Amino acid sequence: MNILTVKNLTKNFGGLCANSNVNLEVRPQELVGLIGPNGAGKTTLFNMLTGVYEPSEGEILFAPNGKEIKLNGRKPYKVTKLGIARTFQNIRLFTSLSVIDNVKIAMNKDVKSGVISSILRLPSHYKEEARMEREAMELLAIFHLDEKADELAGNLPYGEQRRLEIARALATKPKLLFLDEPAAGMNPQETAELTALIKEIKQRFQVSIVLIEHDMSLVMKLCERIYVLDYGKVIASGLPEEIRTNKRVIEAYLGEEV
Ligand SMILES: Nc1ncnc2c1ncn2[C@@H]1O[C@H](COP(=O)(O)OP(=O)(O)OP(=O)(O)O)[C@@H](O)[C@H]1O
Repeated sequence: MNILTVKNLTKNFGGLCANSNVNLEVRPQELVGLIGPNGAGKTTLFNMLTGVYEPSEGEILFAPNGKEIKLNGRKPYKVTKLGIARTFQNIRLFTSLSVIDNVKIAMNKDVKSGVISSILRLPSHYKEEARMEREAMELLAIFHLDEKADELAGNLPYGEQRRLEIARALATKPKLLFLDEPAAGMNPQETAELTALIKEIKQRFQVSIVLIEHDMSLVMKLCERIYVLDYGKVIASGLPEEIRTNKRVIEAYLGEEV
């Protein structure tokens, strides 16, 4: 069974159709790429899949535990609770909080001790704090950010902020992760490191990943399947090799074979 099934998804903004009859499938632990020219509707699609926008038409079915749940109309925090996390094209960290606090805040959906135990400082509160601290440090170590745990997130170099965003998304323990242009603004060395890191994340966390990316070296190296959007419609889908040589995709987006 697919972890995500999108059927005929459409989003209209007034007279503008940002997504039109999009069909898309993601299998468990699959790494899927979503590419296309600027304004093709990629981020709008992510916004519908994560509850930011309500679809005008169509269906979003998510099956985190082998049973399909319809996501249409659910608020973003509910979608997160069900097991979907994302990063944004423009980094959205709490820049005046420490690196580790950024991760711990994201873990909050998972907190087991209640408000009362926290206010009364009961032992369960401290136990919970220690667990979160330990898990957050483990996560930061994977992203090579553990030595910067106490620095302000806003003081990290750009590439590290992007990595922290992914760590934060993973802190919610998702089954499905959406990455919106994770390599944007990175140099080739950082992009190569990120490519390896995304591969490792998929293995280690057994998570399905859908990523929007303009860096074709990353997309072609990493993605198992690719969907191509143009003017809000899926114009092609398939294996990287098929997409790379697809005439329509070359015309609409790639320009020349990559
Ligand atoms: N909230 C909104 N209100 C009106 N129009 C919108 C809104 N959000 C997106 N659009 C429009 O929908 C279309 C698709 O935009 P979208 O941001 O999804 O494209 P994209 O493929 O993610 O582009 P990019 O690669 O530049 O990020 C664009 O024409 C955009 O102007």
